This record gives sequence, C-alpha cells and structure tokens, in this order.
Amino acid sequence: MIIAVDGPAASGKGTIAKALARHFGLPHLDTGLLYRAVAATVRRLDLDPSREADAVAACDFDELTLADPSLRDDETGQLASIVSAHPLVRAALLQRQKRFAHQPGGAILDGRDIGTVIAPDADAKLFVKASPQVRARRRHAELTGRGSEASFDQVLADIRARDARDSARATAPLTQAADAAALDTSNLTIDASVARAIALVEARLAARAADA
Ligand SMILES: Nc1ncnc2c1ncn2[C@@H]1O[C@H](COP(=O)(O)OP(=O)(O)OP(=O)(O)O)[C@@H](O)[C@H]1O
Ligand SMILES: Nc1ccn([C@@H]2O[C@H](COP(=O)(O)O)[C@@H](O)[C@H]2O)c(=O)n1
Repeated sequence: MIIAVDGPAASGKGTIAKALARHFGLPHLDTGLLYRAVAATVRRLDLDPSREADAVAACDFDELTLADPSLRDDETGQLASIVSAHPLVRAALLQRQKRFAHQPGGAILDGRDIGTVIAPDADAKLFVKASPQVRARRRHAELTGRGSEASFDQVLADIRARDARDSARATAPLTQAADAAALDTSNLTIDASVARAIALVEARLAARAADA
C-alpha cells in the first residue's frame, strides 16, 4: 500500500505522515529532507543555488547530511525551494523516491509532488492544507522553541514566498492531485488532524476494495 501526503510548507503533512506510518505500520520518507540536503550542500560548498549545474552537483550529497538538525532551519527551507525548482535536480532525486514508494510492503511519503509525480498510482492520497497565518503561527512557535529569534512577520513572509515558488515552478509544482482528499487542518488539533487523516485513508482504501 502506498500513501501519498502532499501540501504546502508547515501545513502539518509531516506530522500526519509520521502518525499514519505508525498507524499502518509503513516506512515513511520525508522527501523535503532530500531537497533540504541538496540546499545545505550547496551552502556548504559555497555554490550558487540559482545555477542548475551547481545545484545538480550537490545532489550527490553525503547521506549523513540527512541527519543534520540544521536542515530544519527556515533558511534551509527557503534555499531548498530554490534548488528544487531546477528540473535536473528533481530528475536526480526522482528514482530514489520512486524506489522508496514502490518497495515491497508499501510506504508513505510526504512532499509536494508525491501524488502527482512520484506515486500517481498511490492507494490513498491526501492534500494537507491550512491558512498561511495558521501555518506561520505554528512554524513560528516551533522555531521559537528551538531558540530562533525570527519574527512572526518574517516567518509568514517566508511561507508565502515558498508557497509562491513551489506552486509556480514549471516542473512538478505543488498542486493537489485530482484524486487526492483535501484535509484542512487550520481549525484542528494535531490529534484531530491525525484522526481525520486515518478516516480519509481508510475510506479511500474501502472504496478501492469495493471497486476491485
Ligand atoms: N493540527 C495542528 N495543530 C497545531 N500544530 C500543528 C498541527 N499540525 C502540525 N502542527 C505543528 O506545526 C508545525 C509544522 O508541522 P509539520 O512539520 O508537520 O509541517 P510540514 O507540512 O511537514 O512542514 P514542512 O513542509 O515545512 O516540512 C510543527 O511544529 C507541528 O508540530
Ligand atoms: N516532494 C518535494 C518535497 C519538497 N520540495 C521542496 O523542498 C522544500 C522543503 O521541503 P519541506 O517539505 O521540508 O518544507 C519545499 O519548499 C519544496 O521546494 C519539493 O519540491 N518536492
């Protein structure tokens, strides 16, 4: 069984995907981390993120980079959304994600293009969203908890900039797959969001079983 979870920055898709992975006993891949690792490598090697050839060179990143907590920084997220717009960067990371999705026993992946590009054949697809203000409030609380001094206005501006870049790029833009179930978490607690996500996935699986 493959479950695809997509959505914009800080919508809660990672939180939901991890909980679904526990519930259904599936391995989980946070695909944003791959783009963040490329971004961190571009920065470490002092490359130019807007040059496709530089960003492609960083796709061969050291696997240990994936465990670096600084990947979660807001600055790395912004840089990730710049490098991820290059078609050759997306191509370089494509097979790794497809292999993970199609491993025996199934998998759950979260990102921007899981339901549209990585696993269009997924058994269940969710598109997790929340208003920019709610997402910025949550991300600001998270960053403040980690000692960051970023202001709420800065976090909101960063989220809007990332949404715009991720949605406007020509290759694999952020968009809801036609067969994805939308889940707006703006007015839901984490527990309520997870319960709703489980119910949506189970409904989708039951509908597929009835069709088969
Ligand atoms: N329903 C919710 N209610 C309150 N806080 C939430 C909810 N869902 C997630 N959060 C919190 O919001 C923050 C962002 O959530 P999460 O990291 O899951 O988002 P994301 O979509 O995976 O973000 P990104 O795309 O930037 O990786 C986290 O601090 C998380 O604990
Ligand atoms: N499937 C994906 C996942 C992520 N991206 C890009 O990476 C940035 C960081 O992702 P997070 O999920 O960790 O926020 C994101 O803004 C996207 O630009 C992607 O393109 N495709």
